[in-house]
Amino acid sequence: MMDGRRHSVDIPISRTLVALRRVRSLRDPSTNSMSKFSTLLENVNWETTSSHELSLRLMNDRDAVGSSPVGFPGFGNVALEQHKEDEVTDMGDLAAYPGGKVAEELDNCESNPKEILVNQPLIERYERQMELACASPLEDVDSTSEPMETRDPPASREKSRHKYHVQPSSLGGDILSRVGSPSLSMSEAFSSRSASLYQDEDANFAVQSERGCGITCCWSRTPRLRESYPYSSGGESYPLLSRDEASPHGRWKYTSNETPRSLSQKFRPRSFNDMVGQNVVVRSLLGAISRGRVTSFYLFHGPRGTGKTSASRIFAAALNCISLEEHKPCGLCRECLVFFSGRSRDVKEVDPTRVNRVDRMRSLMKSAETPPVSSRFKVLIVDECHLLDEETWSTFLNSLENLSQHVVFLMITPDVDKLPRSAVARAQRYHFQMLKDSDIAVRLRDICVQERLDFEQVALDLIAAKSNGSLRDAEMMLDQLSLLGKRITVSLVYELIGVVSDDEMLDLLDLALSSDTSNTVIKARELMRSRIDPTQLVSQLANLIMDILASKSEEDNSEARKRFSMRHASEADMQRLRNALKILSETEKQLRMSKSQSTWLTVALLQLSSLENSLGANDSKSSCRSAHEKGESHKHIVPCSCGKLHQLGIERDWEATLESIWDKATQLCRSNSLKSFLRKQGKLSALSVNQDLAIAELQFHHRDSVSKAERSWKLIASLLQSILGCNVEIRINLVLYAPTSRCARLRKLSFGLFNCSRRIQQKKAKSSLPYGSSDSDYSDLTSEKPMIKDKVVLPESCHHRLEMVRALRSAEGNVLSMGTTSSHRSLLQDNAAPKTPGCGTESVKKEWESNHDCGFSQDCKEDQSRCFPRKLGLQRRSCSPENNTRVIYVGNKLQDNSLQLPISNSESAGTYACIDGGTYVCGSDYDTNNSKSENGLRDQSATLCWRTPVSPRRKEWWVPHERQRSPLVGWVLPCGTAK
Ligand SMILES: Nc1ncnc2c1ncn2[C@@H]1O[C@H](COP(=O)(O)OP(=O)(O)OP(=O)(O)O)[C@@H](O)[C@H]1O
Ligand SMILES: [Zn+2]
Repeated sequence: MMDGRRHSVDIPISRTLVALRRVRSLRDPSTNSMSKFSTLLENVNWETTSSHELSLRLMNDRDAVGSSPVGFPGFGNVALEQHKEDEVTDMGDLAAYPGGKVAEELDNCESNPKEILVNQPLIERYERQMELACASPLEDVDSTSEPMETRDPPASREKSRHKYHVQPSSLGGDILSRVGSPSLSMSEAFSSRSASLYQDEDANFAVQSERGCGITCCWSRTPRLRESYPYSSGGESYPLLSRDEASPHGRWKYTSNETPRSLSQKFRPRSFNDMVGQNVVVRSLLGAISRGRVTSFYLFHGPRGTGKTSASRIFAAALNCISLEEHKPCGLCRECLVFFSGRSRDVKEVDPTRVNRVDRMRSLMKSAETPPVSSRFKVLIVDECHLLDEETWSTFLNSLENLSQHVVFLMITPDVDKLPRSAVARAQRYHFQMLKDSDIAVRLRDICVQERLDFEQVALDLIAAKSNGSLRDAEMMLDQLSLLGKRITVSLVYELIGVVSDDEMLDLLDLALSSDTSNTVIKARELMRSRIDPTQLVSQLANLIMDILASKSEEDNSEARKRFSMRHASEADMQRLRNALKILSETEKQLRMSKSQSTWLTVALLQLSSLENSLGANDSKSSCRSAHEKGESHKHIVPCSCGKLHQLGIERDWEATLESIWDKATQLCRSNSLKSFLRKQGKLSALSVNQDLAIAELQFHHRDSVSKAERSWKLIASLLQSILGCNVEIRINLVLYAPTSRCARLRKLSFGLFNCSRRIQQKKAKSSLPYGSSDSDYSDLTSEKPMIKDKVVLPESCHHRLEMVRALRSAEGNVLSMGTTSSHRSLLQDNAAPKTPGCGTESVKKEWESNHDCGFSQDCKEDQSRCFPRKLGLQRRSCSPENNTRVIYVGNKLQDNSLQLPISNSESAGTYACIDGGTYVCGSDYDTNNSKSENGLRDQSATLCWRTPVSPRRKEWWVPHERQRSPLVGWVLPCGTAK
């Protein structure tokens, strides 16, 4: 290929580049046009010397080449080689190659070696072509992950590359020529490596390494330059830097030779001085360089957008910077120039997905051993290194020991926990912390000033506060806002980034905490309708609460915050806020799975107040603790806001008070038998009182007692209602005593069996007297109490999930979660005992129906161990015509007209809802999809409804080995009957 027909034209390429880049950097930043500088450009001349050196000269005296207009040291000459044998075809192809025109014209100019005028249209055209061709500079992380294939040059480019070779000038001291030379050691160093690592790119690479660095490539990053980096994400061509004399810190002025795509690209730090908020890291890295204590393996980790990638590049440049200045990288020395123009052969960015194979990593390590082309260090940057497999890591670590002194690996990850411990242990770790809001705000301000954006400082503060310590996030927000072309104001920020102002959030929280149900709902809806999605609202609310909890005493709170703090200043309020955080965190999880997010969010907001008391405020904390110590988990009383319970003095001695309430309530019972039953067998074990609702937990020690109590639940609720003066929800629990396996001590087993609200309406109550109560019993107790809708009204038959959803929606609140247990169906089927008498066959089913207690009571003669409902700890609701309930099955499904599975596959089976702290399982006993198979059972079907006293943790329900201690132990009265 290299024959005698090759012509070489030596040009002082460095000057050429400098001048051209300078021209490019002189774009008007606001218009990105170079019109302002056209005159200057017109004065740019290419010259050839008698020895065929081609040089570029600015005709303006001040900028004459000899005086190195931008202050770069004079670099040597580079030979521009031209393969004449390719000339004809190449010329034809050049037009298709970005930048080809320039090359073409340069080529033409060669025929007139006296002077080449580089005119503005030519440069502009070239630039436009280059911008299209090099759409994404390496500066951006995104571009680094761009697959190599996408950067492959078109065929026409391939040809054009044959056209020019830059060779070192004969002057030994010409530093740039050494670096820029294509056919220097660089090609030898990397071609073989490339072949092993990127087999599919072998051909390209082999050719490229022959080709060297053409002049077009040197002007700006051309695709070819990128491709010639076997590991690099591309030839990121940092713009040349020039000192910003005006800057007090002597920062590097951005002099990009291309249009950055975003503010974060444009303002990517180019020197350690530009790094924001990572002072410790920066000082330590600089110290390592100045003391010459550079190790071979660095690990940069920390949250995203905090400067890891930028710092790694700066560090790489600093490692090789040959300036004597203390502050590195200087941006001026040969190495810096080469690096920042993207032509460094010794600093490479490795795509972790490409080397994520043992053999490739081995090749990489082997090739790393070859000495650097021109620099002191060969630096390999592996961003997102957590993508490497364990084996790849071990290959890396094995070779690490033997690496020579000149190799430095910079690994970057946002998640250090994903790396093997052995790797982390052997690295010099640098943690990039989240940036402070104030640092971010200052940087944003800088950017606004430089970009001449009109802004409110508070708006920038707000952006900083909403960016989670990530400067990139902040810059991106600013970027978006700047596109609006308006003054950047707080309201614009709120609007654009979909957050609600703190003031509004505080309003919402205030309403929610004050149990102002309707206004809470209205406010939440208003916010969600207009601006914010529920998940965002939840997280914003949680953040706000955390702020309130954290900065209670801080002075810089806003007025609204202060007002809020004044209203909610007590320790009980703080406790309530902490509880609110818990609820919100649960809600967030729930929202991720839910389609009706706004509904669940509203429900959660309502919980903030309704749960506040049941979770226990400060007053009852100690009593709670002692109750826990006694093994009685749910004893707490929170004084009612209306003060009634205060009158009873229950906060003093809650146990005595509970007794007293129970005593007074039972006193009111006119039926002596019921009175004595309740007094002897029952106990009020816990009481939580909210503003208008008391939740009373009753405790019985025998199943029969529970059944009896359930039958009288309305009456009991009424009794308590009269004493407490508010609506009452009762929960009937079965507390058994069972010996523990390890010692003979009695252990309490507590099962929640019954849960239903009682809101009394006098007239109606009279017409539907509770079982076992007399008219007079009841009438005494139902005075003027307001009628409130039952909290949860389930239809008698929840055949469809939809029905259930509807029913739950109509409930006033406290629905925490809902879903289907579809994922457990197979498990259920596998573990079901279809042939088990009692729940397996049609005939037994009939028998079962006819016997109220068959299957699940203590007297059950069936093989209980195989009975699936029993295994689950479920109890069948017995048929009791008196209170209009019907037989309930465990989601039986008819398949082929026979009852095969205790738990059905039908949609309704396994539908659950978590209501007010308990979980309900609902299902139906026939196949909704198969009307034929109903076999008359439709009429007999009823809502299945079980409750577990805990919130839904499906595993706990269904996983076999946990089933034995499943908390799903009881059934509840279908609330639909609670009319
Ligand atoms: N500490 C910082 N100082 C200055 N600019 C920063 C800093 N951190 C982030 N930036 C800005 O954010 C952009 C992205 O930064 P960079 O890629 O270095 O972050 P990163 O931590 O590597 O993020 P990721 O983990 O997502 O790759 C930069 O272009 C820069 O504009
Ligand atoms: Zn330097």
